[in-house]
Amino acid sequence: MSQQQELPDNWNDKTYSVSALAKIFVILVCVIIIGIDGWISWNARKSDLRDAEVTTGNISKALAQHANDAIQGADAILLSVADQVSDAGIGTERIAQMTPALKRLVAKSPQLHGLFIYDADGKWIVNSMGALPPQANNADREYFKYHQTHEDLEMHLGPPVHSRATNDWIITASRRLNLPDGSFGGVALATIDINYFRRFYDGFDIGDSGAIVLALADGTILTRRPFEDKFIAYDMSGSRIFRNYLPQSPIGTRLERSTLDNVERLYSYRRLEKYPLVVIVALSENEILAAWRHESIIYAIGVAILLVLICVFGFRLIKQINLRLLAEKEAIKARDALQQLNQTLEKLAHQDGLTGLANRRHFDLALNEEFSRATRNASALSLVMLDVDCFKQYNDIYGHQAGDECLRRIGKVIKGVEQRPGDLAARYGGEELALLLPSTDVEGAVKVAEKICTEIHALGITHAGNPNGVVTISAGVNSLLLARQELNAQQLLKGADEALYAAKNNGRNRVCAAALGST
Ligand SMILES: Nc1nc2c(ncn2[C@@H]2O[C@H](COP(=O)(O)OP(=O)(O)OP(=O)(O)O)[C@@H](O)[C@H]2O)c(=O)[nH]1
Repeated sequence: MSQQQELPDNWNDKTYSVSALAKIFVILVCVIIIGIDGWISWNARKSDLRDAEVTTGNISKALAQHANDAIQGADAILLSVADQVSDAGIGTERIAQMTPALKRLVAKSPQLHGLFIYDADGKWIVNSMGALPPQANNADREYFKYHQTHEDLEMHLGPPVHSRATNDWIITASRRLNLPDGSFGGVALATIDINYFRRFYDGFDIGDSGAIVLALADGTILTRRPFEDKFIAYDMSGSRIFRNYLPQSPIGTRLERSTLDNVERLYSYRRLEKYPLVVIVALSENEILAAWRHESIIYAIGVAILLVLICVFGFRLIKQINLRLLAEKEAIKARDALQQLNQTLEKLAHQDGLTGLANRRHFDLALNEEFSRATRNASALSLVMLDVDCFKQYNDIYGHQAGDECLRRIGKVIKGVEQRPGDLAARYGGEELALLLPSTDVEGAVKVAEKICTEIHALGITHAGNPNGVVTISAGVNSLLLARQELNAQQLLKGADEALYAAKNNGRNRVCAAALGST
């Protein structure tokens, strides 16, 4: 037998839950793929920025060392010149003859632009160029004023200025010269060519939007790559690097937007230990992340195609699942309807059309089956045969249709006594009815039969042809006992029929049992 599949009440919920689960699965897969791609991409970005940090850090270290060496070299020369001037005495003839020596020093030092000595009034005494412009006086220069007012003999780095000798941009490194009595006697000046740094900075690959800055510690730019005249001496003390970061740490790296050209850059800054100078190396964030962006876009396109494919196939699959579930539902519904129909047909095939009781065919099958079971199990089985009294007269008096209605009502009463699962009330034929009572001994069956007789009498269906004035019924009971196992089903039936015959003969409206006789 094929196993029958029931359509559960919550079938629709299940369909929705399978469909919803499949949708959630597809969405989850998409979200995970997007998440993994985002995570990989974010890490690649971080790694590129980390590499750029290392690069800018290394360049800034090299540039700081270069600036330190250049200034240190200039300072050493300046110191020896200052010593010579002090030895010779400012304003003496020996000083005026120092030009060739100064020239040689400048020629040997690539960073030097010139060497100059000024007296206490700022007047030019000697320089490495040789020519002394008439009336030339540098008393108005920042470095001159500084030494005039500061007694220390340390080197002083000044802001960039245009050379009065050559008009080039120069950085000034100067020392105070004292007279023998310790009073201010003048200034020794070494000028450093800004182009010296520019040439060096041009040798680094910092991309198209990268920048290198050499500035004084107060934020005054000495030189910058890319070089533009307007940036020389520009005050960048208001930038975050000078305002916030350098006061906290002399070395660092930050991602910032430039205050000069508004470009987002990764800045590595470093203040020199010995001199008030700061070098800054910056790489454009755009250029650092250009390769990463390119790769990320390609990955994103790949992931997008993958997601579209997953969605298309996933949702097609879900549609197929839904269609299959729908078809399954329809098939189960159709099968159930067919089953119902079969049950109805089967019921009709076993039912008597008038009374609704089992028909003769059903009764015969049930009798044989219950008989076999009773003999097999050595259990009791009783049979009650019932016949409406004087029914011919009832038909004659009230008509055949009234007779049918009477039978229907009697059938209802007999049906009402079917209490156990095996009990079966049937229309045996015509106005004769039968009641099969498995596991019921004769006493029990007689009681049931008497109950039926009483209830039918109590119906009070007027019957002028019946001596009782109402419709009554007679019953014959026969039971299968263990002592009488030699009986067969037909004999059981025959015995019940004989008992019924006896009930009729004994005056009707009564019950007779085959073994016990009339009650
Ligand atoms: N209305 C109707 N009458 C039926 C049906 N089946 C049988 N009969 C009638 O029931 C009557 C049975 O009559 P009898 O066998 O002579 O028995 P009785 O008149 O009941 O007399 P007793 O059984 O001796 O009391 C017949 O007249 C049948 O025509 C039925 O389905 N409907």
